[in-house]
Amino acid sequence: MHREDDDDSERTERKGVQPFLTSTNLSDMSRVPKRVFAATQKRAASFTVSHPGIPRVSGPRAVSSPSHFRSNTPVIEEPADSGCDDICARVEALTVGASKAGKRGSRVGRGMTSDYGSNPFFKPKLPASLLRQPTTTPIRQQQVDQSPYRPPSTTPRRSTQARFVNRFTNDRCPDFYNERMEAMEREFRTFKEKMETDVREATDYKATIQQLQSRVTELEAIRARLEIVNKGLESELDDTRSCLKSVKMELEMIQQKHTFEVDDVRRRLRNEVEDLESRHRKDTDRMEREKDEAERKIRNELEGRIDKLLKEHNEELAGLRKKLDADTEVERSRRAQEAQKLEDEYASKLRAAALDADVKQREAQLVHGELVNVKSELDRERNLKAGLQAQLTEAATNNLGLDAANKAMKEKINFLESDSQAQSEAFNDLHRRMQDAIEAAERAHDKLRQEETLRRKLFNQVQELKGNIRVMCRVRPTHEAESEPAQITFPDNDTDSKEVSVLGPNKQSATGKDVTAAYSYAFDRVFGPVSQNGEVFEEISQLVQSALDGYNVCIFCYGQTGAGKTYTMSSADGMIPRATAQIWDEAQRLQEKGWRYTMEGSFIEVYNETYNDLLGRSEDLDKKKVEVRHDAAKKQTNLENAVSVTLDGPGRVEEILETASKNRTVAATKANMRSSRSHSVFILKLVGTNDITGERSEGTLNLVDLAGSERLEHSKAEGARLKETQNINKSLSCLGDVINALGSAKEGGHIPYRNSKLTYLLQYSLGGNSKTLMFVMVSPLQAHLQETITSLKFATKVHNTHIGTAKKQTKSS
Ligand SMILES: Nc1ncnc2c1ncn2[C@@H]1O[C@H](COP(=O)(O)OP(=O)(O)OP(=O)(O)O)[C@@H](O)[C@H]1O
Repeated sequence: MHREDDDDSERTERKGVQPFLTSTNLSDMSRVPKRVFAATQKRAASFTVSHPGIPRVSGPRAVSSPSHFRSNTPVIEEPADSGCDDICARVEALTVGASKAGKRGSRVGRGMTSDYGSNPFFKPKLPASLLRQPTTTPIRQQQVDQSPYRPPSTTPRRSTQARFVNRFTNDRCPDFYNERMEAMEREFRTFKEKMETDVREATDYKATIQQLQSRVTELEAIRARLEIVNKGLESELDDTRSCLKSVKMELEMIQQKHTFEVDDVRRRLRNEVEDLESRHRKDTDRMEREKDEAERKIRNELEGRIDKLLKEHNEELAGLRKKLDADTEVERSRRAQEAQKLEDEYASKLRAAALDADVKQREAQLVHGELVNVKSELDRERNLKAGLQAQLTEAATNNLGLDAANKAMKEKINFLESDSQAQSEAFNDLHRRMQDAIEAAERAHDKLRQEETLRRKLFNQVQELKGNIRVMCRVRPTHEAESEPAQITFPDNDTDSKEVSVLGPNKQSATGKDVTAAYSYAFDRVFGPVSQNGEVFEEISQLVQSALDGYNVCIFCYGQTGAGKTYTMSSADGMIPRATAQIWDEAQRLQEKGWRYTMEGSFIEVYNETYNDLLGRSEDLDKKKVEVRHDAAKKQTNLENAVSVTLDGPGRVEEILETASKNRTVAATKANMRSSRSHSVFILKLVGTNDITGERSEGTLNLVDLAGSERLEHSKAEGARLKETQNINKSLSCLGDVINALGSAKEGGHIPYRNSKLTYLLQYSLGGNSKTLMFVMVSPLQAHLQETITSLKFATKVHNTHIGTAKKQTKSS
């Protein structure tokens, strides 16, 4: 900048000189003979200093001149003037300053930044005093006025004497130079006016410069202040930075410490929960045993007592019966004696009557009439005998009735008189004890109910501590027809197996050696080839239980085709039948605790990004559109145009699986290996209500058999198969994305459920309010090694995801 300014000023200086030269019109002068031009220049040099009041110019002086101008006239030495140099300098400075000012002024005028404005260190070369006093005008006036070339001579010396070429010679100027000098005078006047204008401009410019300088000074002061402030801020910034660094280090230390502590607390809590669980289990068992024992005792006691009472009663009854029989016998003999007596009486009467008849027969003739009377008397007596016999029969009947009444009376008397008090006391005691037993049983039930609630809570706490997404691995056995198994080992097989190690494919190292890397993967549980479905189910049974407790549960089977997904999920003893059987049994058990459950099952297939109903009619497959609707308020998924079967017995699930399998087989004829190329989702909705506590729970169990996970380049698919594979890859990668987003998203963050039909269907069963378990199925064959490693890597990624705490969907009605 400065250099530019310097150059500029230099140039300006040169230019400042230029107007003078231009005004002397060198081009014109070039037309003048050289000799004449030199003389004119000298003349020009001399006229500026010829006025007595103006000091002489002390510039270089020409000493040469053409000799033919020399005359004999004596040379008059013009007086040397000491102020001349000064004046010259002033004029030169004015010229330079004016031209600069003109230039700068014009720049400023055109809206450009002046040099003074931009450069606070700029010092105008022109002295201020010079710029302030425009003294040049009178001087020049005088110069012009006092010019020796003016015709009327005011100075007798000049008017009378011929002009000299210079002061060192006596050469006189010829007269014909006057015209030329006048022209120069005119040019000089023009130049002078220009100079005056320039000087005025320079004055204005100086005022502007002063303003700008003061502004520059102010700005300098501000800049200095700002620099101080800036330095202060920088030092503060440094302090803050160092402070921040130390805080960060402290924070990291605290975080580390906190992580350790949290792990400790978690471990401790887990141990405590496990202790509590086992203690609770023992307590429950003990209480059950005690309850059974108490019930058995009470039952035995009551039975003994009842047996004893019955025995006593039977004995009493036998005594009474014996007594009654004896009494009846006595009464019968008495009655018989009475009847005999009556008969005897009658017989004696009859004999007396016959004697009388004999007497009377003899007297018959005598008393014939008397005989008729006797006959009538006999008839009467016969009637009397019939009457007496009827009376006897009636007496016997009465006797029987009396016997029964007697027996009843005796029983009553016996009951009332003999044991009535003791019996009623025994009954009262029995009743009281029974009431006590019922109350104890009620209390035991209440306690059991509370224990059940506590168990559910503790179990779900354990589940939460274990994390809401769990991953287990299962390696299927090698079939007889298969050869070349891969080298898969289970390092911690003797304990709870949680690790699987796979020997990778052979690779060549940089040095050309054959290298085989071993890959190890850890999961929540690893099942080897010898494991059975029952063993696998044991691990997930508690998760299945959660669905009854009101959670949404999702269990996936992931892996390449033929790795054992369907065997694990839908075979006769697979997870689906076992889970439904457990839910059924548990729902029955919970009935005594007041719970009533309704269970509805659906089976949906996701094939080529469309939903199919596996429980519908096989001819509707790929034709009837199943729609999935979400109720965002209730966080529920509803299926339209899909059959839902009420599970009203444990055998129902077999029917469901059979129908689904039949439909898949029918579909398989349309597109080969349909089951491997589609996802199947068994959905069991469980709604429970508790009449005692007023609780209500809604849970869903989703058991998902995913399509084969082999990659596109491996399947070498084309056409429809290519489309299938693309859809499978898309939906599986969307599932990974959703799990990943659930693991990393903050609450309310976006989860891409809508990116595939599978994740859309499972929207409310994947995520914060649900529990997820993924089985990664592994083929044991060397040929599938690459796919095995890919599957295990995917599963590890899922295993490393932590999804937020699940919430139970329980309502109090
Ligand atoms: N744990 C196991 N024990 C015994 N046999 C098994 C086991 N796992 C799988 N198999 C057998 O391996 C074969 C392939 O299993 P499966 O059909 O379940 O595989 P998949 O992964 O479901 O394949 P796809 O994707 O085609 O449905 C079947 O014959 C099955 O009976």
